[in-house]
Amino acid sequence: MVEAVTAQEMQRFDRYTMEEIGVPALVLMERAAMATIEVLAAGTFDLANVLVIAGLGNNGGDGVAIARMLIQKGVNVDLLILGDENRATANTATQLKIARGYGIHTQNRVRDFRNYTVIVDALFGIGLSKPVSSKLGDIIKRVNAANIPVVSVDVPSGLHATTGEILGSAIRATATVTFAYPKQGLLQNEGLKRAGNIYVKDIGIYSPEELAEFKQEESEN
Ligand SMILES: NC(=O)C1=CN([C@@H]2O[C@H](COP(=O)(O)OP(=O)(O)OC[C@H]3O[C@@H](n4cnc5c(N)ncnc54)[C@H](O)[C@@H]3O)[C@@H](O)[C@H]2O)[C@H](O)CC1
Ligand SMILES: [K+]
Repeated sequence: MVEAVTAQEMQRFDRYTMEEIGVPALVLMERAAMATIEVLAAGTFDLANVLVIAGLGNNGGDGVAIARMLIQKGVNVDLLILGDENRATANTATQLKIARGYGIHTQNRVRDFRNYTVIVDALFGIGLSKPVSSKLGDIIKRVNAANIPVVSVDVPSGLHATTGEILGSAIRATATVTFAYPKQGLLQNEGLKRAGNIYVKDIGIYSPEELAEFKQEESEN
């Protein structure tokens, strides 16, 4: 099993991949979305009626890309955006622009989460740093109470990606699709009970150590 990383380590690897190697963040988002869809479409989940819950950070951007790609595959998807879009990160704003450019509609509320066959949780990822607001906490509680299978993107929302502690309220996931490396928060404390089945997906982000090994092997070829 690959070494689990902290949120800070993951953010450092993300930055190195984007700034030193030159992979644009949007490309990483597209790869994250495709990796999540691989798990969603592998047969365990019923995709008859999908809800994607997207926040305003880059985790939400992953969710918007997932919704767009599923819709373009003919899947029935509702895309719920939580929060004031003016506060969205640049990448998530771009994902929303792209989705709308393809004619995809978004919504800001859901009457009953039990109407769906699977819920994709892209509210918060490794950037969650403070307790979620009571409004978002209530929505997380309603999602958990609906007892619908939930696939969390990178980290179950509300869970601290390093400590595995609950920051106010946290999603109980059926499965978590986490990128590059397992996050320490998925393997300890509440993370153990809330991450569900963990799928670690390669999206082209590697630690400096792994990169050094790869370069070493390349130089020997
Ligand atoms: N960075 C990359 O190269 C990639 C990131 N991916 C995905 O992005 C998330 C990490 O995104 P980030 O923007 O850092 O934050 P999050 O989306 O995890 O959410 C936090 C977000 O919300 C703000 N925030 C923090 N605490 C709260 C709170 N309690 N209430 C409201 N808002 C809060 C914070 O400022 C952030 O903006 C990572 O998990 C991946 O899913 C790509 O997938 C891959 C490349
Ligand atoms: K999430």
